[in-house]
Amino acid sequence: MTVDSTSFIRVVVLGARKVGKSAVTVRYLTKRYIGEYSSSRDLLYKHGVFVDSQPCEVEILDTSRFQDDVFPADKVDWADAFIVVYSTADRRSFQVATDSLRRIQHQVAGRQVPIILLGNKRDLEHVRQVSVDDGQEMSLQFQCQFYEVSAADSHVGVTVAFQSVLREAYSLKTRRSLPIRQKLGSMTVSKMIGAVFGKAVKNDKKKRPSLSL
Ligand SMILES: Nc1nc2c(ncn2[C@@H]2O[C@H](COP(=O)(O)OP(=O)(O)OP(=O)(O)O)[C@@H](O)[C@H]2O)c(=O)[nH]1
Repeated sequence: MTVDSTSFIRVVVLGARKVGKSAVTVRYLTKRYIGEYSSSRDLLYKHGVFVDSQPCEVEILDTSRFQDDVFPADKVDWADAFIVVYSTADRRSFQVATDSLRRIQHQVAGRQVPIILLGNKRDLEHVRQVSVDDGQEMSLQFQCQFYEVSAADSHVGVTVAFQSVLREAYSLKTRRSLPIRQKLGSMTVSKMIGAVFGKAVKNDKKKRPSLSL
């Protein structure tokens, strides 16, 4: 598979300890669920995939043993996209995810990066500590996508979430690589839309795609 430079996509998977970062990553890559992972270090996976019919090389960094109070700041500049995982059965992991979203946005300082907030372990409904509304509200606040999944139950939701962040990252990279005239052209179109539908939309918090699978 031959790819150009816009088709390299780097994704960092991060979150509190034991939320299922490895489980969702391996689920996406192999479609399998493996209950226990013994790795105690970050793992980098390389993966060839088609995004919008274009061949892409994807690197996924599964940050392991991420200490709840240590944010992997050195990975932020490396990444084209982020998957911030929490467990729906662990309120504290949601707070860690919120803190991570804040830190990512602070560090990227205006650079547009796709982020997915991923609530894992939704199969543990009887011990749920974070509601769907909590997740959705947080994703609205940080203007990111939101999915609730169970790596244990199904590969479908996990796959949809990964594909979605890859598609957004690919689309952003493609737009950045366009000649300036084409970029200005697209701005003119959005200005026209703004003129037709009114300027009120400017400060609206748009609801991003979200899904429970
Ligand atoms: N019930 C349930 N358990 C899960 C799910 N995903 C992962 N687990 C379990 O949660 C535990 C932690 O999963 P890991 O994938 O190792 O979590 P991690 O975030 O990579 O862990 P560290 O890197 O050590 O922080 C394991 O016992 C998994 O079997 C899920 O969707 N449902």
